[in-house]
Amino acid sequence: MTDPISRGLLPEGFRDRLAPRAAAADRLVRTLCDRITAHGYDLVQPPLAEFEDSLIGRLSDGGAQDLLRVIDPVSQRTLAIRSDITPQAGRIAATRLAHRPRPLRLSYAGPVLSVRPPQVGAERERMQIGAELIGHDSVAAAGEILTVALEALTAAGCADLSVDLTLPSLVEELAEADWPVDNLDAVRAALDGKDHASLIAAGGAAYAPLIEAAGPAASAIPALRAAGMGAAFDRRLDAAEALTARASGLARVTVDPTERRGFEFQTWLGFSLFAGGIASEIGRGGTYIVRHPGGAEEPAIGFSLYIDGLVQAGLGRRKTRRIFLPHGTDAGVGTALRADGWVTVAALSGSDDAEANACTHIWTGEPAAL
Ligand SMILES: N[C@@H](Cc1c[nH]c[nH+]1)C(=O)O
Repeated sequence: MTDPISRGLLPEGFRDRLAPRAAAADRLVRTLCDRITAHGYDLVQPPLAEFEDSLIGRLSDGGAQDLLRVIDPVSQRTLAIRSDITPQAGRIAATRLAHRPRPLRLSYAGPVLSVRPPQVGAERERMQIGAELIGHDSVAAAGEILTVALEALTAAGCADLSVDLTLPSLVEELAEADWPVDNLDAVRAALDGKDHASLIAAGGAAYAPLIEAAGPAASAIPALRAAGMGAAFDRRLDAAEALTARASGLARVTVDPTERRGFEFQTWLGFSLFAGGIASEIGRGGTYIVRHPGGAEEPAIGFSLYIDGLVQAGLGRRKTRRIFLPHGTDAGVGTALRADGWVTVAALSGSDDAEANACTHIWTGEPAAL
């Protein structure tokens, strides 16, 4: 029996992407990037690995556990492979581009790697494409970010888009203001589990409408308003309403004000993106804080998209016309065909054939379909 290495086995959560999916993935990345940069988001390319401390300082605790680390023989220090490009964009904004006027619009595309798969069955290496708007986290900024994400996904072929809005810091804000609770952790845990009985037991009955009202924005927002939870809460609902209006025509919107799983570093707003025919989440985003070296803090908002679900759903594929050029065909023929959008495969010898090269056509003095 051959050993796993000679059989070419890969570690769990890693894979090769072959034709035609590799080409589809490449096309999707280009389409998404083009749409994002067309809105003024300049592309940046941070490195795959950084000093561990530098990455950890910008991630939530949960994010830090997710980093794959290696010892660098050159610097003799621990490096970590990025699990998210957003903190790297934040670092760039707070250091090398700190002098640039705000808002600063940055975009990126590259692989990220996490120790544990982010969702059951997901790969550990994923391609992340995103945009970050640094300097603002207003409703206007959120509206722009949401629109850019939805437009890019539509251009990539996604249909039936939906957005789940959440308010990650809402419960803390309410508890600090008008709705104090004795045991905030217990209330948070009950809300995370959408567990009504535990919520009451934890003394958080006032928070029950946050679970009960979750659902499509058109019904959830009026139901949450009717709960009368104060001016600060109503301002958040105004924001959710404005974002729902902004997204209308591009996506369906649902509101789940207490959902915070996966939104460990986001502040007042978080959102998840879904598309018809793709079971898993295809992107997420929200508002957050960028920390500057001197201790200053700057608001920001952004989104990240993950293309694996799109590739699996068959998006990004293009039918290619692939023509076989028999041995001895003049080189100029191939040049002219490629200029005309054909993919050409030139025979290396007289024994090569069109079928083994998966060609759709053969050159017989003109393209002939096979
Ligand atoms: N990078 C975050 C989403 C995000 C982008 N900007 C703000 N939040 C994620 O992938 O979970």
